[in-house]
Amino acid sequence: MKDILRLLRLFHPYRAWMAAGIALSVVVALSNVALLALSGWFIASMALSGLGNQMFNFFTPAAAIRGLAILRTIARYLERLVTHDATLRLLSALRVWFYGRLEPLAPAGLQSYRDGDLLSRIRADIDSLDNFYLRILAPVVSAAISTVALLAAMSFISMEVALINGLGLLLAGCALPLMAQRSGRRPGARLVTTRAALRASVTDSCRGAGELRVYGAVDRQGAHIDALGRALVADQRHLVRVRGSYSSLSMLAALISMWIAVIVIIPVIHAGVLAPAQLALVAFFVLSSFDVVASLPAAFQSLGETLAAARRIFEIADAEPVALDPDEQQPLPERFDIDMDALQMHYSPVAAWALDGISLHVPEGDALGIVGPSGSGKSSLLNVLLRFWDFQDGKAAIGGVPLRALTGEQVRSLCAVVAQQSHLFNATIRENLLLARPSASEEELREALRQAAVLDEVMAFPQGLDTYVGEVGARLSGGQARRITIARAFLKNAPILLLDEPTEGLDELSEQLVLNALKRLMRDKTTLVITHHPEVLTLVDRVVVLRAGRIVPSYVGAEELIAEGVCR
Ligand SMILES: Nc1ncnc2c1ncn2[C@@H]1O[C@H](COP(=O)(O)OP(=O)(O)OP(=O)(O)O)[C@@H](O)[C@H]1O
Repeated sequence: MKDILRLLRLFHPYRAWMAAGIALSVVVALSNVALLALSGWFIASMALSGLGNQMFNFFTPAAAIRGLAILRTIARYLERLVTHDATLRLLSALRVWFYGRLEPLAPAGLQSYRDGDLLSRIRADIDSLDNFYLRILAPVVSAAISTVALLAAMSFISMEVALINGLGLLLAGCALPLMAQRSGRRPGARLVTTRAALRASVTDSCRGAGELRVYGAVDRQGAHIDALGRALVADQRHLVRVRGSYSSLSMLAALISMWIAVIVIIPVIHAGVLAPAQLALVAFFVLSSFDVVASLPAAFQSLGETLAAARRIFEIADAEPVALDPDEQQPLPERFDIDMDALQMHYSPVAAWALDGISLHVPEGDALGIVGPSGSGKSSLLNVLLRFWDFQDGKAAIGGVPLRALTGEQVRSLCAVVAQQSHLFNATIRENLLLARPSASEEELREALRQAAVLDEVMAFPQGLDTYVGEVGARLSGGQARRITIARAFLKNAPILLLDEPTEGLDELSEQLVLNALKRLMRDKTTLVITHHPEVLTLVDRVVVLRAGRIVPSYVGAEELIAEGVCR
């Protein structure tokens, strides 16, 4: 119930569209019943007047039937238009809302979710929520309003028939849907999680296709995906079977109600209280009134799937970012020296300190090299500085302003990052560069590429700046991709530069090009460089060595670092 109320609150801005859609579907339902009942009565009256050789004014009912048919058609068209329009507006608003909640959680708050699972939440789970209005809320509210109106109308003709019709509608509109919901709850919820697992596995397998082939694990992974696919199909089949059974039962309830109504009305007609043609009116009225509740078993059955999807979305939407923004943000610092004092940080209360009492000072415009064995806390230091993760004890400041007094967005606006894993989007080189400065002119883009020593190579591509880089820059060489991320940092022109293994994985020639570009990029900037490469250390003013989250106190020369295996 809590989830339903929350969904309703999310849909609140679209209440006018939603109400209009429901009102139109009530018009469709009522005009449909009126059309069929009147048609039944009309045909029966014509037949009876023909048999009895009596005069019958057929103009008025014929015109009414035509009018109702036109009304039903137009209302049905408008209802489809309005309800689908409302649903599409809702879905796009929900997607933007969800992405808005997801983004501040990255990367710390999302590391426990698989990419495919997040994709499934953003796409399939949000899509499932269209059921809530289109297939659940609108049909249920419209059925309730239409049922009251129809029973009130029938009570003017026959109270007994209204009672029978009401009981039948209660069975088909409440009891059967509730039973359908119960049968569909478990497979519906399971379907959502299986669908997400399947998507996550397929994404993983595509990404790791090379490794799967090398290790001969393609068949095993295929069997795993096959098993998930079968489980998904089994649940879908179960749900379709349930839906089919309950809609047949609903039809049966309609037929039985109609026959009971006919049996009840015959003596009334015999007694002359009602005209004989009204038998057809009553029969058609009762039968067609069940159209109003026909979609409810399916609606209630999909409630399980919809609520499971909603819960998965709310789970992420309710998560708090790991590094909280301050209630009142400070103005940006005017200096860009970096200070840390006895800083301690861990990734979870049960984990060991990743940074254990770090104290350092990097004057504005200086470059600090950070070296240390794998797992010594180098990347954690950058994670703290970028406000991706919070620290538990000690102090950290930029230009004298405490890090925690600045929002994550403020801190990141001061930093440019070049890392081994810097992401290139599957877009053009131009679009990847514009990310750093959307207003950059063509000349500024070329200048950034020139500074990053990659302009000639980019211009040699047939599409130049408009060349697609492929998934994570797959169509570029490692060196080209790295220099494009450096060009992006040139464009951002942030006062603080964070470099994480900027030359890792490059051949000698590319490494030299990247080093030259970095030298230009680091000019006048406060820089922290993580590296295992002694050549990169030639760019820095000072080096600190980390070991098990602590700074090794004495200065260590490059030879010692190489001897210790910390540098290569
Ligand atoms: N996102 C994370 N969640 C939990 N623990 C983490 C996370 N990132 C790092 N750690 C842990 O924190 C410690 C320090 O890791 P960190 O990545 O900072 O080391 P590093 O010096 O950068 O290593 P490398 O040179 O291999 O990148 C390690 O014990 C690591 O397992």
